[in-house]
Amino acid sequence: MSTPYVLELKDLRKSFGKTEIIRGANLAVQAGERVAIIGPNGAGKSTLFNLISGRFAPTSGEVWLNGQRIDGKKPFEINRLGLSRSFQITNIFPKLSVFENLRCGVLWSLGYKYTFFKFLADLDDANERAEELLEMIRLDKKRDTLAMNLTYAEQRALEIGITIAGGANVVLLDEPTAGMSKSETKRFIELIREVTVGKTLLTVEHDMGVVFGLADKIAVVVYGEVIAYDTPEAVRANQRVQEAYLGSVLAEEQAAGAAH
Ligand SMILES: Nc1ncnc2c1ncn2[C@@H]1O[C@H](COP(=O)(O)OP(=O)(O)OP(=O)(O)O)[C@@H](O)[C@H]1O
Repeated sequence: MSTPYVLELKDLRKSFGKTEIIRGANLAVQAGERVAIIGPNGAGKSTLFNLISGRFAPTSGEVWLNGQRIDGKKPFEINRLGLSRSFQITNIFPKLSVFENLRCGVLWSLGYKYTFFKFLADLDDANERAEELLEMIRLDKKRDTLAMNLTYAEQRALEIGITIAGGANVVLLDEPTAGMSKSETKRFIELIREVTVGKTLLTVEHDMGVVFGLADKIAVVVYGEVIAYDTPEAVRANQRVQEAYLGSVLAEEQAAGAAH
């Protein structure tokens, strides 16, 4: 049966060998929601991302994207159906300029192969889209800078530009602000908000500042299950979440804050 949600996980399970890591996860995400997936180390957050993006096939259960069942499909097929996952920085081409990296992202999403590189200059539509992305990620002044010469935060912005290049309506970002300073993080949250307007966003995130700054909804994953999926306020107040995870995390953050 189809689903009214943009993304839905139904009784999703994944075992590695004899160990069940994802134990019947359910999640129903509506169009345009910004969702942060949080939970203790080893709870299965990355595995969930890998199941959604097609890196792993589930052992059982279903994943629905834009009304189609995608569990078991290949990552590139899922990408074509409207889901894009942030590539890690290693997938940026260091010796290409910012603009060329974005143009590769656009062309990749159109189904071109990099071997046709010499024809790229003729492809006006890809060029236009790449220029548009350049402004969106605020790197227009770095248009012709080689990616390897960007700052770390700029590289992460480029990575997001490449991720959204194809116009996917569902975007998965893995710890988008990891490794950034406080002020960079603040600016970056703004940037993510801007470039994902009208899209559905899922992030895996450890930094509670980012979670509460960015998310409309929080999915709490504990021991391979989504134990709560609600607004930040409701999740904060949820007794089960407090006991299983958030109580200790917030206490730690408060203690760290008091120590500074
Ligand atoms: N390919 C794999 N083969 C075997 N076990 C795996 C594999 N991938 C993940 N696991 C195990 O699954 C469990 C969940 O890992 P996962 O990385 O999904 O957790 P996480 O919630 O993202 O953790 P963290 O917050 O520490 O990144 C861990 O015990 C991990 O060792």
